[in-house]
Amino acid sequence: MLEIDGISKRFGSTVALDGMTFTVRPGELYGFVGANGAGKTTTMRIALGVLAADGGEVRLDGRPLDAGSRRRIGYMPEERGLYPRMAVGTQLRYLAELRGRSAAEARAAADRWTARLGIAERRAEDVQRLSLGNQQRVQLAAALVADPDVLVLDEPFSGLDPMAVDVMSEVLRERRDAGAPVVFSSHQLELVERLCDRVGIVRAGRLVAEGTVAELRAASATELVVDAPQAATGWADVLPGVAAVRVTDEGTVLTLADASDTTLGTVLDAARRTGPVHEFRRRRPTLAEIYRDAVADHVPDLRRRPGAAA
Ligand SMILES: Nc1ncnc2c1ncn2[C@@H]1O[C@H](COP(=O)(O)OP(=O)(O)OP(=O)(O)O)[C@@H](O)[C@H]1O
Repeated sequence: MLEIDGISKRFGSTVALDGMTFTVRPGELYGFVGANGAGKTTTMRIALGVLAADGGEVRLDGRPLDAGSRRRIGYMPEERGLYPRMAVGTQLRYLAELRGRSAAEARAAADRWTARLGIAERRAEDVQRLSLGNQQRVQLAAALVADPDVLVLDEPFSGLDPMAVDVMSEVLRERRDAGAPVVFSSHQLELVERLCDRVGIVRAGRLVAEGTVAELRAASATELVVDAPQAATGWADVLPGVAAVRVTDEGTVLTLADASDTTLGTVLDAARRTGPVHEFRRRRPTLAEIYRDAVADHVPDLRRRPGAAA
């Protein structure tokens, strides 16, 4: 289990982390999402000891991280850290040996991971000659080659083609299924939604929402989609229990102040009074929508203005 507990970090007057706290459990794939500059990379670098925190603690299996336990973590840094002029296979063997593997183990692991990640035929090539996506596969192989207990990956999916996304997803799931805590940052929220067991949303150096996607959905306001083709504009604007109304491609979307049976009944009755009702359903917000709500500052949200088009 990897615990990030109350980490703070400043760079001059910039507060990069402000009490960052979350836990990645064994056998859990944890998605770490947030705007540019929110503090994801800084958190990961501190977790790996590349950077010192001003306060707080990182623990692995209940014990503060030290040089020894850091070797149990496979890390994929955002600024990819490979030696450009070293051959892929040599580099992977070197990294495995650096982490205590024998020459034979290192060779076997380098061969296994390059094959698994579809870069076996590149083993003899210098890293700098590979395409960016293939360099990224080597970077993942570098994180995995010493068979780490934990994986910490900074934007592992950025720049990958769809096939490589599939391979990367499969490998992360495998490690999760083998019981490893796996955390990765990403701006690809659909991917995070599909892949992750839990998601942490970070804003300005702290976690502002966390949970499974289902939990995050349950915590967000209930929305209803109503398609009542004969309804006049504004038909739902003043209904009790309705906080906001917007018109989208899906129909009229109502954000409810409460999702009680009374409110649902009131809305349905009002819709029926306008004529036929072709659709009446709850709308599940996507992770991208939950994310936007969580990171939105306290500025007026135009999407939520009654009658505003989406
Ligand atoms: N070495 C540094 N010197 C000064 N400021 C830094 C340094 N590293 C990070 N910061 C600042 O700390 C804050 C957090 O940056 P960080 O790179 O952790 O964000 P991030 O969430 O990873 O962003 P992105 O999604 O763009 O990768 C930002 O304001 C950034 O400018």
